[in-house]
Amino acid sequence: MMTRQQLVAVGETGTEHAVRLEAATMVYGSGAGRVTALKAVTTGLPRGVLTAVMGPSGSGKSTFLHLAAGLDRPTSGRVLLGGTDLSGLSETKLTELRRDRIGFVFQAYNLIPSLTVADNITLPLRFAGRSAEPAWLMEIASAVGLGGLLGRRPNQLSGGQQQRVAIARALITRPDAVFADEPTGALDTTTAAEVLRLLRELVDTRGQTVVMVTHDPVAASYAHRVLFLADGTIVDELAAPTPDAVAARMTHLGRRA
Ligand SMILES: Nc1ncnc2c1ncn2[C@@H]1O[C@H](COP(=O)(O)OP(=O)(O)OP(=O)(O)O)[C@@H](O)[C@H]1O
Repeated sequence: MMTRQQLVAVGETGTEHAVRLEAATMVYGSGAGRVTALKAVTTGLPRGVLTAVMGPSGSGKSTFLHLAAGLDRPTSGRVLLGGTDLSGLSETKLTELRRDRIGFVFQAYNLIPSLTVADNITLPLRFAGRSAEPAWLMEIASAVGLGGLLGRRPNQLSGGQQQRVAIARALITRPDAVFADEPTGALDTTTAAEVLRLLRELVDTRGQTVVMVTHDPVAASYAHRVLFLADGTIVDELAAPTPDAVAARMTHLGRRA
C-alpha cells in the first residue's frame, strides 16, 4: 500500500490511477470557429487523492473535467477509467459507466425538489434498477452530516446542507471517482469551508478519489494536489498547496496569458 504522498508523486507515471488521460485533445467547432480546448494532455488522477484543477478562464478546466468524467469523448487520444478505455465503449455502455462508476457534484446542487433527502441520495441506484441498502444509506448520510435530515425536502435545507445531499448522492454508488465542478461556488465562505473540509475528509478517511474544478485558491488549498491549466495544457502542479502558493502560481499564469 502506497502512502498518499507517494500516490501524489506517481501522478504522471504510476499505475495507481482512478482516471488517466493519454494525449487527450478536444477540438470544438470547425473552420474559423475551431477551438482546441485541450491539447494532447497526458496525466493521471491518483486514487484516494483530492485533486484540484485550476487555471484562467477559458484554459480548458471544464473540458478536462468533462473528458475525465466520460461526459464527452476526446477528439483524439484516450481516457481510461480504472483501466477501461472509454473510447471503446458504445453510448449506452458509457452512460451506464457514468451512472455506476462516477459521481458528480455541481455548483447548483441539481436536487429534485419533490423528493426527500433520502430519495435524492438514492436516485442513482434507482436509475440503475438497484435499491439502497438502508445501512449503506445511513452510513453515507452520517458521513456527510445529514443523518437526521433524511425525511426533509431540499427547500427545507440550507445551501450547505443541499450540497451535502449532492455529495451523498455522488457517493451512494461507491464510484471510482467523484467529479466536482465549482462545488462551493454558490456558498458563503464559512459554509464553503465546511463542505471543502468534508470533501477532504471523505478522501482521507474513506479513500475516495475526488477531482474538483475551482477558481478559488482557498478551495484548491484543501486538495492534496493542484493541476494548473493554461491554453489547454497542464503547465504546472503543486503538492500540499497553501492558498498563497496557489494564488502566486495563478498570478504567474495570468501574466503568461
Ligand atoms: N461547446 C463548445 N463549443 C465551442 N467552444 C467551446 C465549447 N466549450 C468550450 N469551448 C471553448 O474551449 C475553451 C476552453 O473552455 P473551458 O470551458 O473548458 O474553459 P474553463 O477553463 O472551464 O473556463 P471557465 O473558467 O471560464 O469556465 C474556451 O476557449 C471555450 O470558449
